[in-house]
Amino acid sequence: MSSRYKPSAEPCVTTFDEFVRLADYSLMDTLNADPEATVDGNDHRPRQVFSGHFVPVTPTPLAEPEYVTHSSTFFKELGLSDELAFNEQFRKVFSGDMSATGEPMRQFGWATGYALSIYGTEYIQNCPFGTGNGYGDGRAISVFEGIINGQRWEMQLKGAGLTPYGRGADGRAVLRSSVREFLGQDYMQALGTPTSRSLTLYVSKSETVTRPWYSEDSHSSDPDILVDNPVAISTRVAPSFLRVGQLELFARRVRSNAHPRALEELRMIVSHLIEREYKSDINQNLSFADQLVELAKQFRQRLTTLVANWLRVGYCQGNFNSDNCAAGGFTLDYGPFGFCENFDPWFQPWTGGGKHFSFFNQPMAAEANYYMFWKAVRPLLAEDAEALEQFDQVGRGFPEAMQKQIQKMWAAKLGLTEYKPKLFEELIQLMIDSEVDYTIFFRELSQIPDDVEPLKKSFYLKTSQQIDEQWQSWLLSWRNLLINYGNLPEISTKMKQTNPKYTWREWLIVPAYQQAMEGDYTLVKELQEVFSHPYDEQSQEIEDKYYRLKPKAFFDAGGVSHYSCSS
Ligand SMILES: Nc1ncnc2c1ncn2[C@@H]1O[C@H](COP(=O)(O)OP(=O)(O)OP(=O)(O)O)[C@@H](O)[C@H]1O
Ligand SMILES: [Mg+2]
Repeated sequence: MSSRYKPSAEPCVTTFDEFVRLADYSLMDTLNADPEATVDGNDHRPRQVFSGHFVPVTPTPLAEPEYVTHSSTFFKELGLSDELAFNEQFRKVFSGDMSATGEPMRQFGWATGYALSIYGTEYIQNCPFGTGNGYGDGRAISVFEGIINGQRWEMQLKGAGLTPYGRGADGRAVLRSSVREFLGQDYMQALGTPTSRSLTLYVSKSETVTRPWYSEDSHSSDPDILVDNPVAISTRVAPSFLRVGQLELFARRVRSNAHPRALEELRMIVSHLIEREYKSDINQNLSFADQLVELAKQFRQRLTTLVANWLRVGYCQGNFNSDNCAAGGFTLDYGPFGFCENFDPWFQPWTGGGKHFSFFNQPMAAEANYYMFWKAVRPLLAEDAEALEQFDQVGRGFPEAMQKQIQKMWAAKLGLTEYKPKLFEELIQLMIDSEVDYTIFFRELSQIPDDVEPLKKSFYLKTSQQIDEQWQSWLLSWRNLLINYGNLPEISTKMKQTNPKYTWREWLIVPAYQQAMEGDYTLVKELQEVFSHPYDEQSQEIEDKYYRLKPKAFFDAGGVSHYSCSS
């Protein structure tokens, strides 16, 4: 997304009325609303939604909302002035009260249904009705679609109260998870990894919900206490929030002949996906079948690049199901995510995520999600054998395309123009043997040292003389390759643009959300600032605080090293 969108230079929207006038629902209106929906969006009880692409629903306003923060960077890109975040009507809308809006913006939002596949296996038990018709946005409600600086954006509140897809939960998000999502999303953008974007964050001064969590110094795997948390609404923004799981829902209905318009609704949602996410990359003059072949290629390209970027920056999504996989190919759902500190290829902060969603397994998880996408779109090609064959071929090529992107990424991390398998495998083994800090290691390596000593700053283990010798010989082979490529200072500069200096360290995030729960947002703002320039050298004070190995006390700490619940 970042590369396709040209940000604005000057803020031009300063009043709420100007903002409202940017609303444009012309694309959403080409889709089908649930025919059983209420006209006023008063639709907050769990129920089955049998057809249609969205359900109009009003958010539930936060009681006594207070401003926590907004993304100044993104406001600037959108051409919104910072004042707007403090505007009374704007604050109302983005804390869930749509009564303040006026035409062309509507006074209700919308939620969408989707299906779930975990690692390529279809699930329906997660729907309380056992049919799949009650699963979807249980607490996310979109409130705005409009064109800003030539780009269509959708704005979605998370934690905005119940929808028909609430499944017996409360529709809320707590401040802890909202701070994490807001900061994580902004940070990913600054890392140059495609992502949904953070807009605003508001908290309730009086409403709380109870969630299982970890007591202080707990080393338990599962939460051991119940905690009252303030509820919050964060707003995220993307060209669309279409997920692979959404396409699957409509394809499942086609397969089971759920209703007479099922195939047409599938066609509509896929063509909507092209319009919303791939318009600039797919020639609209092609036949629909050929557009689908292009869609398969483009999505493959985006998804493989995305996952290669995740590996580059040490990110583990944690729960990369098809319903957490944006069909536009960007990062979505900052729930049980984490960033790898002490290097472990199978790093996984979410206790429910298992090995299959772990750090180095993400390419496999992506392949499973891509397969579900492929399977969902395929029925639309039934009548064009030639296009179907091409479409299938693109699908079969996923593992190879993924591998290419990953190799390109590892080469770039090492300052090489070409992937060297033996060199890479030896490096990974040494990284494991020395238990390196993923970020500090690659950043120190970017200085292109000729000796292992400076790298030791990133080691969690004290290494033996034998390991040190292996490092020396590895460094020698690597440096010889680099010298053949050219100028070391130039390579070093490039490596520093690939290997960030500042990473997400959960033990430095915890104090920020804890402080925020007391009404003090200083640390949230400080993190926003640090995370907005992750590749830059920052002040000595920031370096001393944030460019640090994880302290021993936080290894295996519940809520820091691992978490079972993210909401
Ligand atoms: N507190 C809640 N109330 C209602 N529904 C919820 C709640 N928490 C999660 N859900 C729903 O359960 C499903 C799975 O949850 P998951 O944690 O993947 O999503 P999420 O973090 O809410 O959302 P998203 O994928 O929109 O970022 C989602 O459809 C979500 O809307
Ligand atoms: Mg989700």
